[in-house]
Amino acid sequence: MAEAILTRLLESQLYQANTLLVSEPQTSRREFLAQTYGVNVTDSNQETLQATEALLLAIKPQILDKVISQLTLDGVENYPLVLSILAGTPLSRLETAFENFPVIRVMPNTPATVGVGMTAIAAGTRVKPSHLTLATSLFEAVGEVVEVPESLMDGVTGLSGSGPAFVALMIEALSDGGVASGLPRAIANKLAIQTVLGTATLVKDTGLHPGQLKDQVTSPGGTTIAGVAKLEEKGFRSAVIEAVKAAYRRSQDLGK
Ligand SMILES: NC(=O)C1=CN([C@@H]2O[C@H](COP(=O)(O)OP(=O)(O)OC[C@H]3O[C@@H](n4cnc5c(N)ncnc54)[C@H](OP(=O)(O)O)[C@@H]3O)[C@@H](O)[C@H]2O)C=CC1
Ligand SMILES: O=C(O)[C@@H]1CCC=N1
Repeated sequence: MAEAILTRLLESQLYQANTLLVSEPQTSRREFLAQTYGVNVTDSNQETLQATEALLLAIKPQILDKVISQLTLDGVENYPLVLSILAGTPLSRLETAFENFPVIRVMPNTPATVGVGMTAIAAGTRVKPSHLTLATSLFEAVGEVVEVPESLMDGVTGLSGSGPAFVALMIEALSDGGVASGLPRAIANKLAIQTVLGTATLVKDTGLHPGQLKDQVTSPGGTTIAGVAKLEEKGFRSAVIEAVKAAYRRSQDLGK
C-alpha cells in the first residue's frame, strides 16, 4: 500500500523523490525502491522520526507494538504529522505511542495505485487545520478523500478498504460466467472489467440510485431479470453485506 501511495505522490509531482525517506527492513526491497523511484532509503525506523512534514505509518497492525518499542522519542524536536493507514488501530493508541505528534488515521485503498483510490481520514486530538489540509492534498493525489469521525473508520475499512477485493471477486466471477457460457477467457475478462467500470462510472456520473439503474437494464420477461432472480435466490446481496460486516468486525478486532 505504501508503494502505491509513493508512486502516485511522485507521479503527481507533489513530492520530489530526493525529499522522501522510506524505511524498509529488507535490503533487496530497499535497493529496489531506491533504484526504481530514486527515494532515500533506510533500515532505521528511528530516522523517519526526523521527517520535517509527514510520517506515513504503513506497517501491519500486528507489528505496531514491536516497531514502537524500538523507537526512542526522546530528543525529537520537530513533530511531523503521523499518518497511520493501519487497519483497526485507534487514534488513542497511536497518540499514546507517538506522544506530542499530531496523528491522523487514514484508510486508503489499492485503486490509489492508479489514482482512483478512496481514502477516509479521521483527525486526532493534536491535529490542526494545516495538518488536515496536508493529509487531504496528499491523498487527493491518489484519488478522492472524505473526512469522517473516527467511530466510522472500521466501517470504512470494511467497505472501501477491503472492497477492492470484493469487487475483484465479482469481476472474476462475471468472467467465469462468461467462460461458462462459451466466451474465450480474454474476451470474458475484457467484458467483465469494462462492465464493472462502466456501471460504476454511470452510477457516479448520473447520480442514479443503483436500484434505478438495475430497473433500466431489466426488460420485462428478459435476460437480466432472469439473472437478477438467480442472484437473489443465491443470496448475492446478503453475501456482499455480510462480507462488508465481517471486514468491519475484523477491523474492530484488530484494534483490541
Ligand atoms: N493492502 C490494502 O489494500 C490496504 C492496507 N492497509 C494497511 O496498510 C498496512 C500495510 O498493509 P499492506 O501494504 O497490505 O502490507 P505489506 O505487507 O505489503 O506492507 C507492510 C510493509 O511493512 C514493512 N515492514 C515489515 N516490518 C517492518 C518494520 N519492522 N519496520 C518497517 N517496515 C516494516 C514490510 O516490509 P517487507 O515487505 O520487506 O517485509 C512491508 O513493506 C496495514 O496496516 C494495512 O492494514 C490499509 C488500506 C488498504
Ligand atoms: O486486509 C486488510 O487488513 C487491509 C486493510 C484494508 C484492506 N486491506
